[in-house]
Amino acid sequence: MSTKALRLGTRRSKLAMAQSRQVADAVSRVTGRPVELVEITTYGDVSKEALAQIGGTGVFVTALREALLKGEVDFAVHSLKDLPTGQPDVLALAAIPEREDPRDVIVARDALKFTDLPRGARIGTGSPRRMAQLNAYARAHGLDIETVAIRGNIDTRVRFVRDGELDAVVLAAAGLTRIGRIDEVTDFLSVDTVLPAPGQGALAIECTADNADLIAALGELDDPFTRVAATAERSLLAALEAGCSAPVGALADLLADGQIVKEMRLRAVVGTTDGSRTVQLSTTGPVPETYDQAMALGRELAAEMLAQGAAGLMGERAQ
Ligand SMILES: NCc1[nH]cc(CCC(=O)O)c1CC(=O)O
Repeated sequence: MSTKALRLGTRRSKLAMAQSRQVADAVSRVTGRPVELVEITTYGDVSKEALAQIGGTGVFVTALREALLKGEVDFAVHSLKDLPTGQPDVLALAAIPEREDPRDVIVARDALKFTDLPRGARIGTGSPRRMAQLNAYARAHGLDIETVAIRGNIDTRVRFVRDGELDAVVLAAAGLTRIGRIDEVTDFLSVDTVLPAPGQGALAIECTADNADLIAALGELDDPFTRVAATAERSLLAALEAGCSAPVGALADLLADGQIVKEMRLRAVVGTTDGSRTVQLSTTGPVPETYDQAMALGRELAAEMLAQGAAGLMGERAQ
């Protein structure tokens, strides 16, 4: 294979740059080729609107894909949770590397834990999924919290707490780890309380579908279990006809008996942002042996959720 530098298209945010650099190093290792970063501005980075109101999916992704299709870059790295379901034929998801901690976390003032927040505490998040689950938990456990819609990059969101405007903000553990700020977390939210976004904590490495050599090379970074789990989670999301800003949480994980992996469990939740109504279901079965089986698992759980009224709950996300 050529020894020419590979061009990696990346957004300019601190998180995107951090994860692109990490993947660039890994790709250099497996291909023996240098990787250069090419910065690209996306609509999701410049818009001041609330993310949920931009509508459509994939605001962070489209400009990178355009650069791939124009041949301006050779591959791109996305946060898998920001990647719309329904892979375009012209693009290949060449690798889904091993996932980081998928949990959501709280960064709160005074080192507070979520359940120790005082009455009337204001928690910032722009995510209807996080609002729905935090409010549902608060209702069930008599916590008096107010979720406040915010957006902005990780630094901006943490600053709301540092400046005293909010008592806490909710973020993904993976993002904080990647930018080196995981030590600022005051509470890791159990996935029994808040299920992450489908694919949260995982990255997606994409290139054009016609580049077989590159697909094979990038494929060395793929983690088959992360891909199976994410495939089930994303298939559920697609079957619910929901996007990355919908109030849908999902997580597939392995159930092991000692060292022996026995089964895969897929858990999912849909809810109104005020937490007054949720549909939460789980299914456990043999670890899928093919991606088609993983997709079927996601579709089946989605069908059960729809039968229990999930669609009606997602419709209320605009409020
Ligand atoms: N919503 C934006 C976004 N997209 C990916 C991550 C980082 C976590 C990940 O890669 O899954 C974040 C930040 C966050 O949710 O706190």
